[in-house]
Amino acid sequence: MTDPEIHKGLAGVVVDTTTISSVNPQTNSLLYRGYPVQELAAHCSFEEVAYLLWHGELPTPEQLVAFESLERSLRRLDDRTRRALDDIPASAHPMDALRTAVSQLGGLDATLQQPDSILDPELNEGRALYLFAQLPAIVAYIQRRRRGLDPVEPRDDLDYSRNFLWMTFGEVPDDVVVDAFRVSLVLYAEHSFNASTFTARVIASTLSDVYSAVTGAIGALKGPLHGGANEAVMHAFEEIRTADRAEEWLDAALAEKRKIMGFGHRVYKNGDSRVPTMHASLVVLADHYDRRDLLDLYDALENAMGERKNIKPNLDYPSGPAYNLMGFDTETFTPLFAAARVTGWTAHVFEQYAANSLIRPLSQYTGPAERHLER
Ligand SMILES: CC(=O)SCCNC(=O)CCNC(=O)[C@H](O)C(C)(C)COP(=O)(O)OP(=O)(O)OC[C@H]1O[C@@H](n2cnc3c(N)ncnc32)[C@H](O)[C@@H]1OP(=O)(O)O
Ligand SMILES: O=C([O-])CC(=O)C(=O)O
Repeated sequence: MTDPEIHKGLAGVVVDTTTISSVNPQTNSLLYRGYPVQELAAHCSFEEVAYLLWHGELPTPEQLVAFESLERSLRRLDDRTRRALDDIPASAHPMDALRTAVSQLGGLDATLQQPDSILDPELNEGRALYLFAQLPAIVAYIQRRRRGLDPVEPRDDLDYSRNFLWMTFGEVPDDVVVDAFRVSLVLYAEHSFNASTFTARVIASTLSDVYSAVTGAIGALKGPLHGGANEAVMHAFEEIRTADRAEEWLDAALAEKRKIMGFGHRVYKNGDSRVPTMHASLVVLADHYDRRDLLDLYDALENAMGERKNIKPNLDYPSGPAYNLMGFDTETFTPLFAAARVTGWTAHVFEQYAANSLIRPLSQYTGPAERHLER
């Protein structure tokens, strides 16, 4: 018998079709429902992008007004969610707190108690919108609690991005900051069958519910080989400190066989299509906050990594320092990614439900040959 071909990490394996996004490393493009992500980042609100991912088309002006007003009505945290978050030590990682809160939202959704409601498309659209509206409030609550600050109530006169920043910082920053934040959310929203989205699809494929799928996806996103890298980039910058130390730091890290966070990608091997757009926002922020030193460090590490390994940055590389300049705690960077990606995760859960096949691959057994108990 010939050994089966093993696709470790499922690298290069096409497991299903999707109509949600297309990642093309040859043309270095990323399309959401056919639209280049750069165009969406330049012209669309995050609410429009969420609508597009869920519905396949951008909203009409009337549809957008209705969608925005529904989202604004769902922003307030339930006291039970606050209590669940308060029960977790403030020193716990924000991704752990976020995962717990989302799991609890599932338990609080009484409609899930009817087993035939789990796959109901209309109810699921409402659940996805609820998660979309709640995640900013949860993330803001976590960051403020870490800082010993009282929560800030949402404002329904503000769009999604402004309200997110308002709830986190208690003020709405300048438009250039809001815009950089919005751009990051649009760029993070969706990326085909990445590890966290695939996790969500695996969970959905068992016909489990949308909250379970999102809870699992948050767990997958936390790891530093995936979403946890935006936080890890900032930790590396803190270790390096100044641009002139970047080469020495990198050589030592590579000698220790460390992975350099924010570099490399499973699909893009010649650069991540989103990096130029996020880098442009980072430059605007660095000018705004007069932090040229951070850009110098960014460039120095990127150049050194290019020279030593010819490995290019991924989206987490510019996003990490951008979130730092906006004032977020480093540990909340990955929860920001989750708040954006919940749009893509839920779009994929719906696609999985609509044409489901249980996801269950095979493995080749390499353990001991059959043996028997000696008793
Ligand atoms: C938004 C996102 O989630 S994007 C991904 C965010 N993650 C990171 O930034 C973490 C750092 N990057 C990595 O660990 C990897 O590039 C991954 C996991 C993202 C992709 O990995 P894979 O496609 O599996 O490639 P793989 O890890 O096999 O790398 C191929 C080679 O490049 C090297 N390499 C790839 N990325 C890096 C890196 N960031 N630092 C150092 N070496 C790297 C590997 O060591 C390997 O070298 P080898 O062939 O000598 O063993
Ligand atoms: O696609 C991937 O493997 C990682 C990811 O989520 C992204 O790059 O946004």
